[in-house]
Amino acid sequence: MTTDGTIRVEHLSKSFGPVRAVDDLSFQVTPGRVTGFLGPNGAGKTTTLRMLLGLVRPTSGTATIGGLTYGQIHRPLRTVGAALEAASFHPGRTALDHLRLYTPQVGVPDTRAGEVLELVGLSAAARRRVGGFSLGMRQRLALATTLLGDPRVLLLDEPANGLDPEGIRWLRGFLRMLAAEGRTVLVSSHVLSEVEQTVDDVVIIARGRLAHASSLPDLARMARVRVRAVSPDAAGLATLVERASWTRTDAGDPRVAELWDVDAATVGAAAFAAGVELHELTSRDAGLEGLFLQLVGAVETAGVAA
Ligand SMILES: Nc1ncnc2c1ncn2[C@@H]1O[C@H](COP(=O)(O)OP(=O)(O)OP(=O)(O)O)[C@@H](O)[C@H]1O
Repeated sequence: MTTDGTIRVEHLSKSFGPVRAVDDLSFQVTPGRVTGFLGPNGAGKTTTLRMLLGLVRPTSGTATIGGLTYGQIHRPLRTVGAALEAASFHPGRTALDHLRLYTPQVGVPDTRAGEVLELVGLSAAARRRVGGFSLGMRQRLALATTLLGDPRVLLLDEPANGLDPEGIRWLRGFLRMLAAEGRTVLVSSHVLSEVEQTVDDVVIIARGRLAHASSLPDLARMARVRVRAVSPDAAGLATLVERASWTRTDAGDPRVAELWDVDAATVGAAAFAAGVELHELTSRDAGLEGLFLQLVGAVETAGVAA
């Protein structure tokens, strides 16, 4: 049995021939919270989820749930519910029939099918054929399927994809409820804005590498101010930043300091006091989505340089 639903990805890598889909990736996902697993198309999200589910063998590193690999988990379908990519449904089957296909596999009674339909608000459509379902209804049915085993860990690949605003609102409330019950909820998306009102934590990846991991409030704080200071005195600038313990991201040039948690006036005053010459001092609010793109861009640029 797993003792908890903590997901741990440690130095995980996966190469498909020359393509390094996941590259020395490490992060942790905590129970009781909704975590957004974010990155542009091709960043390696699905490959990471597939390694967590034992569907793809890591080239190196580990991906565990409650300290165990998927293959080591006793009755994994009762521990982990996963919906990867667009689920395919037989159009002629009813929602109830679809779920009853899985109940023996998961090891739950047939009555569980009706329960999960009720949970996702599809009871009224239980006996309707899936062929006539809207995309939103299909997403709910996919979610219902992941819940059959009452799992403590949910891995959902792009669950908001194709949902209308009402569907997204519903999904938000539902995922929050599942996390409030103590479950670990990992939701992938290629756009931060789609999940920013849903998630507590974010794990951002690009080119298979970690770009950023923190709580959403910490990310939001980083987005609020970004100060760019340019000085001909790289060493003086570095000392200034170190002394003040400001967060500096690599701008690719030691004469340029990009700082996240300080305003321009404070940097200007400190530089003046320390006698560090500044040639430029600008600040702007990057916004969450802007920051997301910047964090991703920083990894992608580093990849090109490497
Ligand atoms: N089975 C495979 N064989 C070869 N290359 C693969 C395979 N699976 C994934 N890749 C490659 O690995 C990289 C990461 O793909 P992955 O699907 O994990 O990214 P993603 O972040 O989930 O992207 P998306 O949002 O588009 O689904 C891509 O370059 C992809 O082409």
